[in-house]
Amino acid sequence: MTTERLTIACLGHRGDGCAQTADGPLYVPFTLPGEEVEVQRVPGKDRADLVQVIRPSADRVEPFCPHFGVCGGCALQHMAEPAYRAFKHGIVVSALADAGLDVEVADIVPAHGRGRRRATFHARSTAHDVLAVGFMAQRAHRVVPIDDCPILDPGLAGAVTACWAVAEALAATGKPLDIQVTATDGGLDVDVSGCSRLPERLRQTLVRMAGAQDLARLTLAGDLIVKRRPTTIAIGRASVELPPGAFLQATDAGDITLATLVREMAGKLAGKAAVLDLFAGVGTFALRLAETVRVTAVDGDAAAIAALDAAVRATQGLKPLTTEARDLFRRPLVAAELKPFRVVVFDPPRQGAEAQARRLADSAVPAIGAVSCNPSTFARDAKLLVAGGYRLTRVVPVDQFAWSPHVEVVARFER
Ligand SMILES: C[S@@+](CC[C@H](N)C(=O)[O-])C[C@H]1O[C@@H](n2cnc3c(N)ncnc32)[C@H](O)[C@@H]1O
Repeated sequence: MTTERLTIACLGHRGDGCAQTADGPLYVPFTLPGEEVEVQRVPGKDRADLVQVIRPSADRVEPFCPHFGVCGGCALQHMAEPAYRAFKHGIVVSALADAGLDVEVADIVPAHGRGRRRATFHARSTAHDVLAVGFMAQRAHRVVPIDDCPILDPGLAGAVTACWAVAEALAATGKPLDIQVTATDGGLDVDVSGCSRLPERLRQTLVRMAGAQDLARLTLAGDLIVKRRPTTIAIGRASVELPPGAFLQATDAGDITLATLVREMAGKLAGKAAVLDLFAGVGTFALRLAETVRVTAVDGDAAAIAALDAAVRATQGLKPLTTEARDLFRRPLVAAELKPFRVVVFDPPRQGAEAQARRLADSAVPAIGAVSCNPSTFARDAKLLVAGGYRLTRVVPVDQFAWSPHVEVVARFER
């Protein structure tokens, strides 16, 4: 094994340490700026594996999870809090600077709270038929088996055991499985993708397993296997019955923080006009906004919109909330459709909302609230709005994906 000694110069945007070498930048996971490290290069790649830290940074702390460094779920547990916050804040600052947007970025708001209320586990059988259930390894197509994950919400207690039971029940199929578990008011809601069209015998095995694991619901790629209790979550005053696999903010605290920031930005500006909530999902913002203002909510997921409609019908005292299921990439709302609204909120998936941002840039809407889980697509879309005459007046980073390199952004635009 040939190793080499390097000094880490900075952190890359995935949280990996980066050393400048004669061959260009070399990325070393789990290292920190200023550290002298011994590494082994990964052939043909611009990265290396850490062999040992020779001179640690003052910002190095002991990771709290025994799987850290192998499991790909967390990248930054080895970093002290102030440096960690500065790194995440810096991701947003540099994305905006790269897009040529000069704006002050507020301090990052921690939003991990009690932990992740949703997680996707993976199950794979090795060549020797040994089952592994856990998270994917760092940049490798290999599952790191786990028996516990300390960053999960207590509502996901039992989730790891349940995923092993799902994987064992389906081991005979030999299929790689992705198992999404969500903490709902009724308990664990589990959706399995990777295998479908099961023989009746295996479906019955799954039904028995769901009972033994006390699951609230078990679905296979959205197809119901068994429902034992309601799979609701509270959103403001409403209670929403989640469709299988529907989007949900990763933590309770993240959900509340993002919704509070959106309400602060949107509520006051709307006056008597309705707020338009684009990429509304099951109504994380729409249902809370509807406690004080009229809302129109649009999302491409018809099941999410149906769940939102049902929640509206079952909740007393909300202002009128209308919905539309619509693909906003292909059919963004155009200027004439945007005209009735004084405030538009948009919260797209990671790829951003380029088509909709172009239409918003052409509109006369006075205020826009943007929520994003990807600072670089956010910066791209923000640049379009600014080119259309909007001023970017507030940017708040939110940290619900603690110890990962992901950071959310909430922003306000005005004209
Ligand atoms: C980041 S989630 C936000 C959902 C919601 N605002 C929330 O906070 O729970 C993004 C949403 O975009 C929706 N979406 C994805 N692609 C879409 C498209 N092409 N058109 C409309 N909605 C889309 C998804 O269904 C999802 O609900």
